[in-house]
Amino acid sequence: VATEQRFQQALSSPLEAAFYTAVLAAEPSQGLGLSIRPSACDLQYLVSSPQYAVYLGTSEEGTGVVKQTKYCASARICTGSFPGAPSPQTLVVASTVFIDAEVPSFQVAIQLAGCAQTDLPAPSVQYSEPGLHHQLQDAGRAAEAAADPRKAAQDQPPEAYPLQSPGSSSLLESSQLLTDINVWAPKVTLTTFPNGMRGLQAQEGFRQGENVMLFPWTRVLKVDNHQRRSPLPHLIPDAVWEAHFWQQYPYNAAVKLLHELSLGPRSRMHRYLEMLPEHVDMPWQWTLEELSELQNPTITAVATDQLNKMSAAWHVLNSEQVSMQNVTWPAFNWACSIIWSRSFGMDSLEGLDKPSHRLFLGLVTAIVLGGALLVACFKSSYRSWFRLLVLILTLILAFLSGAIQGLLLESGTPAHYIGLLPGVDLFNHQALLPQPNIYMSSPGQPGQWNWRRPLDRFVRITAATDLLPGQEVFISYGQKSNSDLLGGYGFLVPGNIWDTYQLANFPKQVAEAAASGLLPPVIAPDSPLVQHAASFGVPTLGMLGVDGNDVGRLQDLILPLLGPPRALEPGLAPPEQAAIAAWKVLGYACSQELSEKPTTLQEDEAALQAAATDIEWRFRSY
Ligand SMILES: C[S@@+](CC[C@H](N)C(=O)[O-])C[C@H]1O[C@@H](n2cnc3c(N)ncnc32)[C@H](O)[C@@H]1O
Repeated sequence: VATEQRFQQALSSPLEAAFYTAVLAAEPSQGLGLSIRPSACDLQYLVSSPQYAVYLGTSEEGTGVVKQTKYCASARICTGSFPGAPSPQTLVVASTVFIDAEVPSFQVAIQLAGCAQTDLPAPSVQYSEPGLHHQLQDAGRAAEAAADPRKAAQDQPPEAYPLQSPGSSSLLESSQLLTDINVWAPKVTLTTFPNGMRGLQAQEGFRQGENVMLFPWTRVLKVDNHQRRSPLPHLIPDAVWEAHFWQQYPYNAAVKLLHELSLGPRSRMHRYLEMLPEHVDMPWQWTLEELSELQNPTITAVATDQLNKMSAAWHVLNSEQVSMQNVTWPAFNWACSIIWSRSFGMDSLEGLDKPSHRLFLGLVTAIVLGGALLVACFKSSYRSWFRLLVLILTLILAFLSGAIQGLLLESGTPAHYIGLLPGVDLFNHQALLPQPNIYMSSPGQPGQWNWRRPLDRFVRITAATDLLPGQEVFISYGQKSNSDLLGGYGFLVPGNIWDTYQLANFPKQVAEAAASGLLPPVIAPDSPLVQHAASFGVPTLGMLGVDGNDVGRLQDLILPLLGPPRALEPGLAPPEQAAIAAWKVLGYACSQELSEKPTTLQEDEAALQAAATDIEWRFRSY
């Protein structure tokens, strides 16, 4: 309300020229374009978006290039001016942050002052190009940093949340490290392999089923997704945690990591924190140009979304409600990329979930207690001090039994954690073989951890096959495509057997194929395949071929659409005809997808060769 009032006051001050107030419908992760076309004028602007920061920019007619940008932090009214422009330009407004789907709109009022032209047309609101939005954000941030020296100073690693942990550069590998961080793994060491990648190496052979590593789960740095209350209430109040961080991966765990880092040598994880990589090459840190070189809209969309959400979380961390000072943008970036690239999701059952376990423990407690009491009361031949001792012991046991009962009451409460498992996060990902050479805590699936408190004290990593001395020991991060690996961990694996590509434009491609008469002749040209394609979902192609379910579904779709019997190839049953047609439709979609790419594979490879030294650092991986 306060912001609203200030805003109204500002707007009611005498103005020389027209001003416009627009209530803009905000789409999650979208930029907004305000089509006002002032020519040769100064723009003054006032922006009120109580929750969200916005950037304003001008884009020159026709070029789509953002020229001037100004940043306006959330909950503030900003003023400034854009220099006069020789030609008409579009004013672009972009929200810098992810706008929650629950927020239908936010207010942006723009006052145009000093314009030569007073009868400016009413603004029409349209969504700007996502690319423009990205550009605007980049330029806005740069302008923001340049305009505000305090901001530039803030970008230096502050004392409270140091970016570079002491000693990290000298600690690339160490045979001692796993012992130092309290992980039991006597037969593996941290090594940098000839390909430049740091990982775990077997020093001795392993037999199938042998334990490779035992991780004491008390050493985990975790956040419980079921817990709405703040894990750091003195820094982040419960209400703020619940509204902005609860279940918000990776920001919730990133905050815990930054806090742990701020403890310095007092942290029980100090040695581990020292060896974390200083940089993880996550795509949301790339420029728009770099992203577009990938020619992969999925990655661009993921990177944009991640950046927007991170920006929103960072704004909250720097708001007055939070007492974690000096969380700079680089520090928060770093913490998020560490969580993204190294954390695990873990399911745990607190207490004992099986009734038989509970019954067994209950019986043991009853027998021990009952036996002790019997001895104390009926063996009158014992001396009184002995009887007293037995009674005290019985009371202690009763107390322990209460604790056990407490645990039993907790039984079966599921918890889902995300967290860092120091040491376990040193295993690299195996994506060239269908099976990793080790398993994580059985019976968990690769990438999935299940354990049961208090029965399992350790997370176990066991050899799935015999391992030879000298071999790198991998786990599997899951059956992830290169897009998923790049978006989620900042690396990809050439030859990844789980790699897939999504034909996101499938309906459009089928429609184009139909319009140009390219559909297989067995499908009638006027068949409703095009309409059906729109509801089909996104077909996936992969290193292992086309997703069998997609082909099956496409085949089922095509079967009733087949043309008259004479169009069918003789000797083939309709289901076979439908199967052939399904493959042909997919073939058309694939070739059209490729033809829409701005460069060929050969050109991409040539560009890669040419840039070899410039991008060499990207291949050095921690
Ligand atoms: C959980 S950590 C693994 C340990 C890491 N190599 C280290 O030394 O700290 C995940 C990071 O390791 C690297 N990585 C893991 N598996 C990889 C692979 N198969 N190829 C390339 N880099 C990989 C990536 O940088 C990824 O972000």
